[in-house]
Amino acid sequence: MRVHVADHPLITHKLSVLRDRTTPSPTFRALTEELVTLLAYEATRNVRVTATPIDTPVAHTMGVAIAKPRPLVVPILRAGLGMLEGMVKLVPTAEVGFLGMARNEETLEPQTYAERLPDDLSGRQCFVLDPMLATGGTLAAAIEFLFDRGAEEVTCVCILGAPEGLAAVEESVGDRNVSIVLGALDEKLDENGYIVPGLGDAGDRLYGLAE
Ligand SMILES: O=P(O)(O)OC[C@H]1O[C@H](OP(=O)(O)OP(=O)(O)O)[C@H](O)[C@@H]1O
Ligand SMILES: O=c1cc[nH]c(=O)[nH]1
Ligand SMILES: [Mg+2]
Repeated sequence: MRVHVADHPLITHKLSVLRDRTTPSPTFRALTEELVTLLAYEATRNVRVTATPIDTPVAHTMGVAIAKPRPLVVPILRAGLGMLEGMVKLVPTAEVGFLGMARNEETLEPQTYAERLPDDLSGRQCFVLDPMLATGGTLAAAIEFLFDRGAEEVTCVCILGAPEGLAAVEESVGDRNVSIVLGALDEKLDENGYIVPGLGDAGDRLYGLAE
């Protein structure tokens, strides 16, 4: 499994505002979208393209176009939805599928409550969006789901990760073709499975259920 942790002052700056408990939902949503666009630049580095002829006003030349089958972007509801616009801005021709997953706050086990994905993902490059990689249970289950449907390659874009979760995902995916792009790798998980220092509950902060 390949892991890329962003190292850019603009990303760190935006993350600092996102972490701040006083940042209100509208700002949190806007920053999430901006951060995803910056992370998506790295996540799509190996997106498949095909050569295509083009005529500029001056000459005939060769360019590239996103290859078929089109990439599939999969936000994990609810918090991953806050990352969708930022991602499709960069890859507007991508197809979008949805996975609804919620972590049981007692057991920390993920439960899948919704799924709207193509039945056959053979040969597809998939991009999973979820802001938080905590215990890794949710992301590991989502990756498993996509490979079971035939996906060829899965790249996950997360805003924050914990070392424990990253190790769990790595063990779960084995030698399959998986990449993780993170805005930052935080210190640890607390006793409730929250990322430390983290940013709290991403879904609540995006959608206004925080205090
Ligand atoms: O790595 P894990 O320990 O599995 O935790 C991470 C998951 O928890 C959060 O979602 P949550 O279950 O809170 O659902 P929500 O997006 O509806 O808030 C987050 O968006 C991840 O999906
Ligand atoms: O820190 C965490 C862990 C799981 N889910 C969140 O939203 N935040
Ligand atoms: Mg949540």
